[in-house]
Amino acid sequence: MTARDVALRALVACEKQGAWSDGFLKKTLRAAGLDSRDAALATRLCFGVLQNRILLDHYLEELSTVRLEKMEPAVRNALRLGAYQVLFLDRVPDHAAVSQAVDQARQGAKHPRAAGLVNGVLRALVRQKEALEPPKHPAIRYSHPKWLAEAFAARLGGEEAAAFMAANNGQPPTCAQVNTVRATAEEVAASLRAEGVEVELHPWLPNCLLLSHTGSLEELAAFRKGLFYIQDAAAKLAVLAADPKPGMTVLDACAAPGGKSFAAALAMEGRGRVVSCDIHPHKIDLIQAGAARLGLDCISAQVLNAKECKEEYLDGFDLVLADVPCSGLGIIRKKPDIRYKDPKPLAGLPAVQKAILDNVSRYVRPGGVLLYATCTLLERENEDVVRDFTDRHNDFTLEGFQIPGDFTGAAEGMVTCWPHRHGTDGFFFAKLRRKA
Ligand SMILES: C[S@@+](CC[C@H](N)C(=O)[O-])C[C@H]1O[C@@H](n2cnc3c(N)ncnc32)[C@H](O)[C@@H]1O
Repeated sequence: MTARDVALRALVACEKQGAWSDGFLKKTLRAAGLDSRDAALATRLCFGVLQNRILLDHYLEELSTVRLEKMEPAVRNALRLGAYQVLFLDRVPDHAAVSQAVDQARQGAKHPRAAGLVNGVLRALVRQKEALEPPKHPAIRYSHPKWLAEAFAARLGGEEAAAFMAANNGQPPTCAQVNTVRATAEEVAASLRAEGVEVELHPWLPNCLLLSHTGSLEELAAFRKGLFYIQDAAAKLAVLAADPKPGMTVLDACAAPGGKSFAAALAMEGRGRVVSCDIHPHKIDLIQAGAARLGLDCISAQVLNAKECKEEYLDGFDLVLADVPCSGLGIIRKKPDIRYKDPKPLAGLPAVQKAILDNVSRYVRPGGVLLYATCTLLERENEDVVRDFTDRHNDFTLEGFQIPGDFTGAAEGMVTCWPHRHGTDGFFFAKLRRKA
């Protein structure tokens, strides 16, 4: 299978089965046995199409005699792949992009005229590409569904919402958090550089390295020795805001794959107890494997539903982390297909988040801390959930905190991180203190 075939399969699966692009893509890449160059091309093609799907469809609809929604999925996505290469990738000659898309349509379509259609539409696109007017509406220009573009325009204003959507289509940095129990940032950087990785120190977050040209991360000596783990700066900040200290007992109520637990255990210098829970039994292995690789034996993982009360945990923890399931709209840079999620089921998330918060708040000891976090940017899942909680729980109040970087809201206890403002994932966290 070629890089383009892998990308096509992932795009069709993503559309048909609602499969996550990165998970499905990784599996298909592994099965296809592509070398690292082709794997990178397949990833770029797949992400590029998802990041620009509405824009590509806008141009293609104008040139095609058949509506895109009437086409077979393999044909529609072969067209998008061809158009993406023609419009966005300089290194692929237009004629090669067109002929590969035509071949894909010929192989993947039942309809005998599909290949001819793809050929005609893409040739017309090549002829007209210099004259194409970028669409005025930012939702189309940056390929965000209308409801989402409108929600962000209402919150940020039109100009900033456009900058946010543009940032969502940018390349996220690979942030490595140093395992400070085992090594210093300088030692980890030196080990990575010795293996050809480009390393920069994060501009404002200590013990965080920005990596590029990593190849397969899992094969790096520093990774195998457990000297770092991958976590966005914003996710790390959330834990720093909660301020875990050596010797504390911490409950991470929605923990898999374990990033916040690792950050807490490191802030605790490996001393104390971190109980990492998740509702899905198959995810417990991920937490355990990560903790074992990093040598963080203060972490123990278990299956637990954060909505159901476990009596023996009542009043039992200095710190409870509630990094709840959410719509994930802050991590569109990493999962470009998240934007195409059906918005209807997302409306039910605040009820789940409130139920989790209500339950796990009871595990905080008097005087302890409850940290609420999401990787989304919708107020109804963030500020609204926190306000609803404090309205109903007089024994909890928002507490200000100090974190690295320049974030408004820290002094009041609630921070939103934005990709276009801070270069981080979109993320929200609030620190609540229980009365002693
Ligand atoms: C945002 S992710 C957590 C990410 C994790 N804290 C980290 O930093 O790596 C949310 C997690 O909550 C888990 N989850 C969803 N519903 C849950 C529930 N009722 N109880 C416990 N865990 C739940 C999901 O399986 C998922 O792993």
